[in-house]
Amino acid sequence: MVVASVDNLADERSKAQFDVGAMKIVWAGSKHVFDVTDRMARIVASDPEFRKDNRTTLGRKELFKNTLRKMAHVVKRANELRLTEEEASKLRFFVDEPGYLDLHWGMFVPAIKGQGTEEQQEKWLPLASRMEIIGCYAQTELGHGSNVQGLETTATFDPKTDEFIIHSPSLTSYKWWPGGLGKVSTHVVVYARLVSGGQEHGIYGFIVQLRSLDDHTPLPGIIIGDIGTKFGSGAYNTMDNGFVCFNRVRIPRNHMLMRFCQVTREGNVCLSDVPKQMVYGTMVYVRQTIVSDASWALSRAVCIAVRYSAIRRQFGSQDRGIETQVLDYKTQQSRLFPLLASAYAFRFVGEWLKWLYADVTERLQANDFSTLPEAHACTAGLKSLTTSVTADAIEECRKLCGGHGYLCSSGLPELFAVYVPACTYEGDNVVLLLQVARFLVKTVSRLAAGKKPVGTTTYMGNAEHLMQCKSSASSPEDWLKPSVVLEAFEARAFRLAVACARDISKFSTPEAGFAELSIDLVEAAIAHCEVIVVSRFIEKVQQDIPGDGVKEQLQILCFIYALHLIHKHSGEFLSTGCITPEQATLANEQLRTLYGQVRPNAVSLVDAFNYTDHYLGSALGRYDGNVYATLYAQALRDPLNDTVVPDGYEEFIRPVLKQTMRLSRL
Ligand SMILES: CCCCCCCC/C=C\CCCCCCCCCCCCCCCC(=O)SCCNC(=O)CCNC(=O)[C@H](O)C(C)(C)COP(=O)(O)OP(=O)(O)OC[C@H]1O[C@@H](n2cnc3c(N)ncnc32)[C@H](O)[C@@H]1OP(=O)(O)O
Ligand SMILES: Cc1cc2nc3c(=O)[nH]c(=O)nc-3n(C[C@H](O)[C@H](O)[C@H](O)COP(=O)(O)OP(=O)(O)OC[C@H]3O[C@@H](n4cnc5c(N)ncnc54)[C@H](O)[C@@H]3O)c2cc1C
Repeated sequence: MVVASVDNLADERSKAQFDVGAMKIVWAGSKHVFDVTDRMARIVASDPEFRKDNRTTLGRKELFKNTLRKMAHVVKRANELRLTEEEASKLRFFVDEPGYLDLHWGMFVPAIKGQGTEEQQEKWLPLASRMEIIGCYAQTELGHGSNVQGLETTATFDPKTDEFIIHSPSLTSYKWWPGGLGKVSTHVVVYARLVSGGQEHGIYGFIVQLRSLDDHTPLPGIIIGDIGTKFGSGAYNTMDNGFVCFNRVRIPRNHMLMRFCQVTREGNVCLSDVPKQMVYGTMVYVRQTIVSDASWALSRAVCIAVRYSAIRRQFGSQDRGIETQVLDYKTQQSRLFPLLASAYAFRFVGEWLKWLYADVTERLQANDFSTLPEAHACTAGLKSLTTSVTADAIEECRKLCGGHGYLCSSGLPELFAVYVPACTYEGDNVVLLLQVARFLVKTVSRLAAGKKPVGTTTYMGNAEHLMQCKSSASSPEDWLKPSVVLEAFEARAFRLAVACARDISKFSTPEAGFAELSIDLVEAAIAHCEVIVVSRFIEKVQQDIPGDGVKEQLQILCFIYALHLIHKHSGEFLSTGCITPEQATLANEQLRTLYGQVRPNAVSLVDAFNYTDHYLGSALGRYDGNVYATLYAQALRDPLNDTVVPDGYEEFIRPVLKQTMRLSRL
């Protein structure tokens, strides 16, 4: 049965004022990436092995085994189709469930590439690429995650045997959380305190074999398992996040990743002439990928909420006629369109961050470490900002879909459950913002010493102007001027950073000031990250963008992104004196106008994400808009509807009814 609602989306698509095909290319990044992505998404969607509509009804063991089957199928298809790395990772992406392949390819391999010597790479990378071994990344412990320098696991060099002894000295030192560790990985990069000659030398990575390559049993001295069921049904429970305890496990000396620090046969520790933070390199790499992933998760939730809001009708009719599409309500628009704009903003900043990461990697290879602090601040800050916004946005999209958003068949509960840990893994978001703040305070104090800021802090070089400027906006239209918008964002961020730096200096030590002012520091860090996102978006829409009306739509979204932030943080913009209350009102007025301009294009703007119904996994977000019939069909497929009279009737319903009947007769 196809109901009238389907016409709504066709109507919506006919109203689009831009070339959706051209926007799809802009979203993908290039025609080549679009083609690869589109092809891989379709391969996954049409393969019954990748079915996922039963995921929330499976128990933990079935769910995990189901994921093992899918991951094996990914590897099989990648080999059969002779996929390139780019194609294989897209194929795996559209399978859309966390699995050990992510940690193997996303962290184990990069850790060896980044921290292994050439010799070590030659030994381990072919084994890993052919998947003759499966690896994971074990940094976090039961007692310590954020504080990497506080890790307790030891790697003690024994010069008698030329081995390291990997040991977990306490319960709190058990590795705890690594994905793929619990049940699958044969090998791991373990982060441990290097001890040689009775002295500690800091935290480094060591490759340890965990399980037999013959029968998968743990090797002697290794106690290993899964850490237990996690938040939400389905969701991250497809992954075997694990624990491991090492009881004096011996590994050859050359299993220490020795690119930045070598331990000789005699046990001498030789540090390379590079910053010690290079050991944190894998985290920088992964944080950068997490920013790109944020735009995928956010756009997916927004796609569901926009399409459903165009289908859903409530109130507004006289005489029981046709009701109003909820997408027409200004309140719905004011909650949804900033999220749509944020999805585009995060997509563009994610692309830029990829470029920044490639640039810093090239420099590091040439022994130029000058941009490392900025790369760390950008990846940490943007990881934090984009994942926090996305997690909140998925929940907002659920609310925007009313009651049906709470059904698993909407796709939103599982998306939320699988996404929220992104605010924690790869660095807790607050801890990471404090790293950005540290970088900003340093930048401000260097300004005072006459040092010119570079990269994303270049704007701070305009210090005198930014401290004094008053916004020139005197009409709603003025808020469509990139220079007016940027100045407000830069002035707010700079004034917040300067205030923090000034206030810290009033404390007895910088550490005491930093600790006491950490709430303000986090706000300053967010403001700086928002400068980065807004300025990258503005830069993007100032480029030549092919396709009828595409640039105009992106401009509208860019200003929605910026102006909704001015509204959200109006307290900061006003208290720092960057804008006046009247100017804030003008910005809001412009925002309302922009919502009206997005409205006819909203459905086409989410079509431009080019998501298959398989990937969306949502009755509410279907491309054809056939929402109600799908909800009904999926309800009928629920295991509870397998029988008309439920299991348990005889035991638990009939006795209650009888008892009630007896009571009513009394
Ligand atoms: C056969 C063919 C088959 C083919 C099939 C193919 C299929 C393909 C399949 C898949 C492809 C998949 C690709 C996947 C892509 C990726 C996916 C990834 C999946 C993600 C899943 C989730 C994984 C999660 C993993 C984890 O969580 S790992 C653990 C992460 N842990 C943390 O993040 C801990 C956070 N804490 C810290 O980082 C640090 O402790 C700290 C908070 C930064 C503090 O550091 P420290 O104690 O050193 O203190 P400070 O004194 O504050 O800092 C000292 C100075 O160091 C600077 N600093 C700090 N960090 C860094 C850094 N990272 N880089 C550079 N500099 C850094 C800091 O700024 C200080 O500098 P200073 O100048 O001020 O002194
Ligand atoms: C799904 C998932 C997958 C993971 N996968 C892996 C993996 O593959 N490998 C791996 O090694 N780890 C993994 N982890 C662990 C993850 O990296 C850590 O949980 C994360 O780094 C946060 O550390 P924590 O748990 O110690 O949090 P904590 O640091 O204990 O945080 C608790 C609270 O304290 C606050 N806090 C902590 N320090 C400060 C501070 N200095 N100032 C202010 N507030 C502070 C935090 O903001 C937070 O609110 C995974 C975690 C999850 C949830």
